[in-house]
Order: sequence, then structure tokens, then C-alpha cells
Amino acid sequence: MATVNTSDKTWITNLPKVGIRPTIDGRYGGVRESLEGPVMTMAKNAAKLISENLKYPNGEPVECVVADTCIGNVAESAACAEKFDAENVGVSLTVTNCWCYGSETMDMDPLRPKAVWGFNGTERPGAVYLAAVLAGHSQKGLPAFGIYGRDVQDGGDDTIPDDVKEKVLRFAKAGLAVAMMKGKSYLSMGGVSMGIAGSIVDQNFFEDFLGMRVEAIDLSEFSRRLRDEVYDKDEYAQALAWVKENCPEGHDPNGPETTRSREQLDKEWETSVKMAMIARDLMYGNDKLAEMGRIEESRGHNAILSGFQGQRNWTDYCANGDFMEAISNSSFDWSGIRMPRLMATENDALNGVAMLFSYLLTNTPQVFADVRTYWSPDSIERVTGHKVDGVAAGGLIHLINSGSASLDGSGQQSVDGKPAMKPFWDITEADKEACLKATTWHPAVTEYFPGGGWSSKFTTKAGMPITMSRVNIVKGLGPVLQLAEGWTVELPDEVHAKLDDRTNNTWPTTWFAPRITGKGAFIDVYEVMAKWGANHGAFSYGHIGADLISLAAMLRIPVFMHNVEEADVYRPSAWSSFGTEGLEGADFRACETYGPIYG
Ligand SMILES: C[C@H](O)[C@@H](O)[C@@H](O)C(=O)CO
Ligand SMILES: [Mn+2]
Repeated sequence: MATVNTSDKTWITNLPKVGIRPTIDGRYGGVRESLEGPVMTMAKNAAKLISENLKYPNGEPVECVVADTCIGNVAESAACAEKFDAENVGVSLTVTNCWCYGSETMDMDPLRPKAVWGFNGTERPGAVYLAAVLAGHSQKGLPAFGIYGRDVQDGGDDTIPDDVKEKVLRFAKAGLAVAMMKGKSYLSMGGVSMGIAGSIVDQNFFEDFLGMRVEAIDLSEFSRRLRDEVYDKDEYAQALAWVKENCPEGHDPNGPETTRSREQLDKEWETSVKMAMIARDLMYGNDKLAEMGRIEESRGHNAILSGFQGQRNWTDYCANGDFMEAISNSSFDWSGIRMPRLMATENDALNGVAMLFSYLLTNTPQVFADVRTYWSPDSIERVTGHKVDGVAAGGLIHLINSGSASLDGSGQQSVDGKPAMKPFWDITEADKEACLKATTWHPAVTEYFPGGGWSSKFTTKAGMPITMSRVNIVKGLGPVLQLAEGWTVELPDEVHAKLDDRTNNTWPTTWFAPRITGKGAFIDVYEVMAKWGANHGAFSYGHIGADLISLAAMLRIPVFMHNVEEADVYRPSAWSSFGTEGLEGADFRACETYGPIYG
């Protein structure tokens, strides 16, 4: 049975809801009375659509709150705002099929992502209201997404057309992601790893753009908890036994000079398992620690995301974080199938944020990787004699890294017989077993990791649609997002081995073929790699670029590189006023004008 990990005090409590605001023409004496029923029905149908289609990361359906009355004037707007505050509403969707008084009925809360759905009918002017209220939102600096069906519906028709459904759900999903990360922490475990810029954790960015705080601990906290046995010892015994049974060892890449003794390797397993538990307790807290008298430690850091410095100070002296990072990000461990716990390797907080965005949009586990090599078709042929074709015809990007790749990234789960990475509640025991079987564990390369540790290795199955993304910070500009949709590819075994053996062959590999559009950064695969903003990227199952774009707009983070069709780019309506040709430039101007939502 999949669980939410009941032993943890996760951030999954009191989750934000979607508030639905049915707005109405305020004129009593015929008009308002005739509209009360249909407008409220529209609100209830929107709530039903959202709750039936969207889930929170804990697997529960998303909850909606509908205003107590239709909103025809400012008093009713205020009553609705009060109800939304009391009920932890994080996202607001206004719906109507008629004319209403724009600025009197609009949602003025500056922090809740907002959308307005104006019914496309002719009997009553819902679209006229939509245009009026969106103008108000633009004029007042409170951007809102507009939703308006393409085809005219008849007055009494309360079905929701597919294009409207898509927009409502895309908006609600992205809005909930904004609301769920707000008030949570990024837990920076350690400092800057090997001078990696993404690991220079920028607290202002987290506070101003994400509404999050940064908590920081020194890695001596791990040493202390290891030394003083600040973890649940019963759970540790169970965890170690599970690891021995389920984490098969593979070859040792070290030469005679650097091979570590069996006794040492066994110790490294023990430390690795303890570190995984300690990291979880640091992020979420653990009631078990309070029972042991460790009340302060039992509370955790309210972290929705963390990062572990590892290299070099920690890894020079102790087992590396690879097992901890890999198993934390996976949807299962000794406690069974459960929610992934997001953790960035090398404390690359900016890549961690990309993982967080994609996770909150999809509820699926993430893979963090080095964006290691662009293998052109000619280079692959030169080195291996193999000619790539199909989606790989333009060459491949080799994604590889120790650490934060969920084992789900092996692609061994399936949906309709095709490889997939699923939300934990859809993962079967057979899926889990397949991922564990496809993963071998190898002693870390001693030259790189003098303190040892165990690295996971798998090769991702072909045919998964994936989206790789990353956040970068540019001085003078601020944060920017980039993303690339594409597919996973497999190479024939001997070809893969030849390419893999030229790198670290004890790490997980994904061969990534981005979808080429012939434009901008997507002119070819080489350009995708060349324009990648840093050494890391994170990938998520599915083509979710459009969702990421909507989310980034809500956070006022411009997107400088994507391969999503223009028709699917969905941003607040005010963005159009910053330019309608060349949407990329308009996005930059809009984000600059509005600035960070919490700044
Ligand atoms: C072992 C090396 O230090 C790797 O960890 C290094 O290539 C990276 O991952 C850099 O991001
Ligand atoms: Mn790396």
C-alpha cells in the first residue's frame, strides 16, 4: 500500500485550496434573480472539474471553496475574501456568464494567483465582463489569466468545453504550486559545493520570488547525529536490512590502489542509510525523536526541498550523499511506496527549484543530472560505428550524475505498457521491484570521493516523454527559467557501454533527445546544450513545458528558452500588452515590470 509516510511530519498538512468566485450582475428586480442559479452552477461545475482532475502531492483530491453567495458588489467581494482567508485559499478563479461590475467584483488579493472565466454565450455578456475585469486587473497591476471558450455556447448549456477545461486545469495546477511552496523552506545542508554557482544559495531569490525561506545547517550536524545516534534505531535496523535485500551491488570501479576494504564498504552502507534518515528528519522532523527526548530535532526545518553540499568537505572525509539523495528523491524505500522527498545534489538550489516546480505540477519524482555531453551523430558514429536515427537523429545529450536521480528515473514503471514515472499512489509493487532491480549500487570512485559511499547506476528506458528544466540567476536581470521537452532514448548495449565507459560508468545515465523546432535555441541539439545555463538540469516525466511557463509567469520569472508550441503558451492577459509578436520579449518586459510577488 502506498503511504504518505506517516512517520514524518511532512509539509503536507493544511494544503491550500482553490477558491471559486461566482460573480453576478448586481441589479435586483429581475436580472440578478434570473442569474443566481446558472452562475452558482458554473462555480460548482468548475469546482467539480478541479477536484476530479487534480490531486495534491499526498494523493488527496484538490479541495475547492465556493463563495457563500454570488458576488455582485464590493460587500460580497469582501465577504468572499474573508471566507477565502479563513479557509486557506491559495488560488482564485472567478467565473461568470454575465455582466458584473468590474472593479467591485474583482479579486484584489495581490498574492493569490488569479483567473477569470467568462462564459462564451450571447444571451448574457459574460465575455464583456471578462474584458472589462481583465482591463481592471491590468490597470491595477494584479495580473489575471483570462479564460474564454473558443466556440459560442447556448445559454442553458452548463458543460465545460475542452479548451476551457484545459485552461482552468493548467491555471489551477500552476496556481496551487505557487501556493504550496509559499511559507516552506529550502534546507541548505552545507555550503557551496566546488564553487558551483547554483549552490551559492540566494536567500533573497527564495524569499522574494517564491515566498520561501532558506534554512541552513552546517554538515557537522550530520556528524553529530551520526555520533550521538540521533535517529530512530529500530527504523535503522529495518532500513539496513531492506537495503541489503533490495539494493544489489555492482562492479567496483576502483583500481588496486584505491579499492576500499569490504569492512570499510559495509561501514559506508551503514553511514549512507543513517544519512538518508537524518536528512529526512532534518527536512520534515520526526515524532520518534521527541520520544527519545530530542525535542528540538524532532521539529525539522519545514523543508519542501533541500540540497546537500557533499563535495568536497564532506565527501573527502565521509561516505558521500549518493544513496541518501537517490533514495530520498525516489517514491519508495524501506517504508514502502511513498511521496518523494526532493533533494538537490551539490546543494545546487537553483536546479532544486526546477525539481520543485516540476514536482508540484506533476506529483511525480524527479531526476537531477549533470548535463554532461552533447554527442553529435558524427561523434557517436566515429566512436562506436553506430548511426543514430529517429528522435536521436540530431544527436543526444548525455545526462548523468551521482546522487539526486530518483530510481523511478530508470523508466521501469509503466502506463499502458509504456515506460513512465508515476505519482506514488499509482506505483505498483511490481513497478517498484522493477526500478530496484534495474538499479545497481557501486562503490564511489575513491579518487573523486575519498570518503567513499555508494553510487546508484541505471540506464533509463527509451520512449519516455520528458521535460528538462533549470532556473538560473543573472545579475542585473534576476532569475530566468529554461526548459526543453523531448524523449528518452536507448542505445544498443555495446554502443551505450562504449560511450558510458568514457565517463563515470557507475552513475545513472539518461540519453536525452530534445524536440527540435528549427528555431532559436532549438535549431539543433548542439544549440540546446550550448544554451543550457549551467552544469545541471532536472527532468520530469511528461511534456509539461506549458505548465512550467504558466507557473513561471505567476512567479514573474521569465522563460528564455523553451520548445512549447505558441498556441500552448498561457500567461496572464496583461502579458499581451507587453507585445503580441515574439512572446519571449513580452514575457521579459512583463516580469520586469511586475517584479517578484513577495519582494
Ligand atoms: C565527481 C565530480 O566532482 C562530479 O560530481 C562533477 O562532475 C559534477 O557533478 C559537477 O556538477
Ligand atoms: Mn553535478
